[in-house]
Amino acid sequence: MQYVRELECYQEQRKAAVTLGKFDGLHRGHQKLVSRVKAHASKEVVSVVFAFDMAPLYERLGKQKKSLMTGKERYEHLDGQTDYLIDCPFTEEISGMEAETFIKEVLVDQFHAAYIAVGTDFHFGHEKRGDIHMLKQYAGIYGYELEVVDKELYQGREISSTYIKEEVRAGHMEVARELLGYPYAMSGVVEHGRKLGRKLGIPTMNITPDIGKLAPPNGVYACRVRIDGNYYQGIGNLGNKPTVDADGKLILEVNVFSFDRETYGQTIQVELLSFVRPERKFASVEELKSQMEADIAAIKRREL
Ligand SMILES: Cc1cc2nc3c(=O)[nH]c(=O)nc-3n(C[C@H](O)[C@H](O)[C@H](O)COP(=O)(O)O)c2cc1C
Ligand SMILES: Nc1ncnc2c1ncn2[C@@H]1O[C@H](COP(=O)(O)OP(=O)(O)O)[C@@H](O)[C@H]1O
Repeated sequence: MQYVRELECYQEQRKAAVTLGKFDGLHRGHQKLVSRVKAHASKEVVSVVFAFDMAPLYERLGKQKKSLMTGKERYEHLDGQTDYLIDCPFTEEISGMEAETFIKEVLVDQFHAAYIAVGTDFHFGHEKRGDIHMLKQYAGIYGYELEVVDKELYQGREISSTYIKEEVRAGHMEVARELLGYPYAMSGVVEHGRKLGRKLGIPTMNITPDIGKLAPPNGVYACRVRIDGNYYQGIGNLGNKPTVDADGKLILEVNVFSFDRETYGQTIQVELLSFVRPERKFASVEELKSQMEADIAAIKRREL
C-alpha cells in the first residue's frame, strides 16, 4: 500500500475507486466502505482510502481530542488491503476549499475518480456544504459512479466513532470489540521500570500509550499481547500504579503468561479484551502482590 501525506504527492494516472472520511477506528462501518472500494478496483482502477487527519484542526482549536486510533495504527490496519492510503491533514486550505472545487480539482482532476463510496452523512468542503446530494448531482457531469453506503448497525444503533468512544470510556471492551470488528489495543515500546515486578515474581512489560489515543478507565484488563508476530494471553494494569509511584504518568503494564524473555526496546501490541477491576492504591506492596496474584488466578481460571 502506498502512503500519501501531501496531496501534491499523489501522482497516480490510473482511475480510482475512492472512499472518503475520517476513518477513526476503522470500525465495521468503515470496513464496509473499504470492501466496496476493493470490489471496484482492477488493473485499470486503483483502490484509495482518502482519510482526513483531523489533528491539525484540533490543534488550531486548542482541543485535546482523543482518537480511537493513531495514524500509524490506521496504516497498519489497511496495509495490504488497498493500493493507497491518503492521510490528508485537515489544514485551513483543505477546510476552506469550496465543496465543488474539492470534487472537481481533487476527486476528478487529480484522483480520476471512477467510483466513490461514502456513508450517508458524509460532509466535506467549506462550511461542510458538500454532501451526498452534491456528489450525486456531479456524478453524471464528471462521469463517476457514486455509492452511498448505509450505516452498519449494532443492536439497532448506528456504529460510529462516537459510539465506540463511549463504550471504551466506560470500559466495555467486549462491546467496543463488536463495534470495531477487532479488539481495542494499545501499542508501545517496552520501557524499563523499577524492576519491582520481577522481585514480586510478576514481571511486567511497561509501555506508554500514545498521547492522542483514547484510554479506557484505569484498571486491570484481560489481555492478548502480540510480541514478534506471536500472540500470548496476559493481564495488564492501565493507570499510574498509585501504590508504588506518585508521578501520575499513565502506563500500561502487562504480565504475559507462558513467556520468559527480555523484550526491552521491542514494540508490543496489547489488546484490552475485558475489564477486570479498577486500579487501587494499596497500603503495602505485599497487599498489592497478593491482589495481583488473585487477579492472575481469576483470569487463568476464566480462560481454562
Ligand atoms: C495484574 C496487575 C494488577 C495491578 N494492579 C495494580 C493496582 O491496583 N494498583 C497499583 O498501584 N498498581 C497495580 N499494578 C501495577 C504494579 O504496581 C506494577 O506492575 C509493579 O509495581 C511492578 O512495576 P515495575 O514494572 O516498575 O517493576 C498492577 C499490575 C498488574 C500486572
Ligand atoms: N512473562 C513475562 N511477562 C512480562 N515481562 C516479562 C515476562 N518474562 C520476562 N519478562 C521481561 O521482564 C521485564 C519486566 O520485568 P520487571 O521486573 O517488571 O521490570 P521493569 O520494571 O523494567 O518493567 C520485561 O521487560 C520483559 O522483557
